[in-house]
Amino acid sequence: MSGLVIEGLWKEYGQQVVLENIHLTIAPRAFVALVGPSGCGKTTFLRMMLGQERPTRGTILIDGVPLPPEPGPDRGVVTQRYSVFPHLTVLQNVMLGPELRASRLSGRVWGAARRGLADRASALLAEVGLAGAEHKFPARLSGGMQQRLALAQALMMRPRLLLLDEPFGALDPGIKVEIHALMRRLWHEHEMTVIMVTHDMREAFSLATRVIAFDRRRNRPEELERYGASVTNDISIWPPRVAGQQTLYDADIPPGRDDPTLTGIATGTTRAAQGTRA
Ligand SMILES: Nc1ncnc2c1ncn2[C@@H]1O[C@H](COP(=O)(O)OP(=O)(O)OP(=O)(O)O)[C@@H](O)[C@H]1O
Repeated sequence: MSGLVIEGLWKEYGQQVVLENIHLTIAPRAFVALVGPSGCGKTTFLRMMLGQERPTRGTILIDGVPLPPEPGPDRGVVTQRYSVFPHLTVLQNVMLGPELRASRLSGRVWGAARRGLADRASALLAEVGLAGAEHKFPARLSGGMQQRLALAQALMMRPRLLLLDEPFGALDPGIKVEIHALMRRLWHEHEMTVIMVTHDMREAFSLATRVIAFDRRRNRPEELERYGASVTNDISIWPPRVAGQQTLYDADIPPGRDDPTLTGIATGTTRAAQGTRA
């Protein structure tokens, strides 16, 4: 479970300013959906939270402590593709993280410790709906099942912060509804804060406690490199969703519903709110 405080965060690549002066306070157990046009820096932001990229300026505090500069087991990640290892079985994929961690300290995991790990991995696989698939290879799983596996793999490390980069972007709409229900349950049941990048507004509004939009305030061609994106919308979902307290309101938005808020965010026409809410 982790609260984040992001202060004066900038990211530049050479002459190109990607993110500009981001200030955010994210409450422990929040589920933040991060939206914005292609190329505005959403993945770059996630990579900084993960420790794969360093900010050019600014600070990121996790539970009041500066974020370690390298990826660690307290932060899990699931991407749209390639989150799982194709040459390992489903069970081996889920056991790999803790095994690698243990092997760095004490050699391979054997005996009772290994059985304990296998039991925990199997329980997690059952939780994500993959009981019975333990000995299959990922290539034999559907796209939805592979993403369930990727979630189990990330959760096995008991992350305080789970970072999702368009994890369900490649899935069919019917499969998405099922995996959204799973994602919602996992968020309720595991003590973690979630930040999810998505292009799907319905997904953002049906899962998140808060939807944050990044965009550039200056978009003329000659300004593209000089100014980065910052927070342009910050919307807390109402009525609030509370981790651990599932309600009827948590049900999925039925496909096809036209909600003016969704199109407003996509086109940047909703009222901008300032960004330090829970
Ligand atoms: N390692 C890098 N070196 C140089 N430029 C980079 C690097 N990583 C990202 N960028 C640039 O930073 C900008 C933001 O990229 P990023 O992938 O974060 O955007 P995004 O909002 O996630 O886009 P999309 O929605 O299309 O995935 C892009 O212009 C990209 O070319």
